[in-house]
Amino acid sequence: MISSDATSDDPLIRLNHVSRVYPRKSVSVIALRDISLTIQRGQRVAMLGRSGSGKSTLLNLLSGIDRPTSGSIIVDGDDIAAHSSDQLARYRMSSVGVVFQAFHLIPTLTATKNVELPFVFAGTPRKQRLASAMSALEAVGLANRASHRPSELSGGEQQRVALARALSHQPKLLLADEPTGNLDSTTASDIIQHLVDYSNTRNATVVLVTHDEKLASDFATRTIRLHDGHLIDDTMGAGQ
Ligand SMILES: Nc1ncnc2c1ncn2[C@@H]1O[C@H](COP(=O)(O)OP(=O)(O)OP(=O)(O)O)[C@@H](O)[C@H]1O
Repeated sequence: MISSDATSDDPLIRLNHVSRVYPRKSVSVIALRDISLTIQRGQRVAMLGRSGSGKSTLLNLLSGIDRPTSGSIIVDGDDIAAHSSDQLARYRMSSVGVVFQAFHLIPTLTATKNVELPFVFAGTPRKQRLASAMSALEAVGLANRASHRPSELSGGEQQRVALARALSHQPKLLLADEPTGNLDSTTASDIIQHLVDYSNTRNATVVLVTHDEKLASDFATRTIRLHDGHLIDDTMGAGQ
């Protein structure tokens, strides 16, 4: 088992001895075991590992929707593991974007309204949230489909809307959990290219969970592997 602590010029994230145990009456599940890891600003990290190895658990900790059982998670100098619920909500709203395999769009809302939704929750004035939503849709090449509902869009287009929603507040950290799992290979490459472009343009960190080795090597500047909650491999290089 390895503990990765690559020295960094400009770290965004430092995980120090992070574990996550799901307590159960009969037997507790140890989903992550003593993970230490430093991730740079602008780095594109592919996370691989068999089903149940702890990938989603780690993404949930990074996105602030879950907390570690022990250890610290320093993002931009703040230990988010020690944040209050309000602080975590603010962190998620300002610093993180998340995309999933299932696009999680609201079927009754247009593309624009779906992208606007986080701004509605944040209390952003209408004009400003519309402008942000339109510019995010433009960035993923969907300005001309702004008034369409999800059922009127292809799977790849729906994922681009979900991506626009995740990127509309220009987060420094984008987390993608198998975002191309429901897409054909050409459409998947298109989505991956959007992730790469966003990272390059904003010097944003992207962490991508995938089972696809080829996709991982096209995308990543760094590849990490989990096995049974352990970090077992950490390789720099590759990517565009
Ligand atoms: N809420 C929970 N309660 C109990 N155990 C859980 C919970 N969530 C996840 N686990 C367990 O933690 C371990 C890691 O799960 P996780 O979902 O992180 O794996 P994964 O690598 O993302 O898997 P997959 O590739 O199938 O999505 C698994 O053994 C899983 O059963």
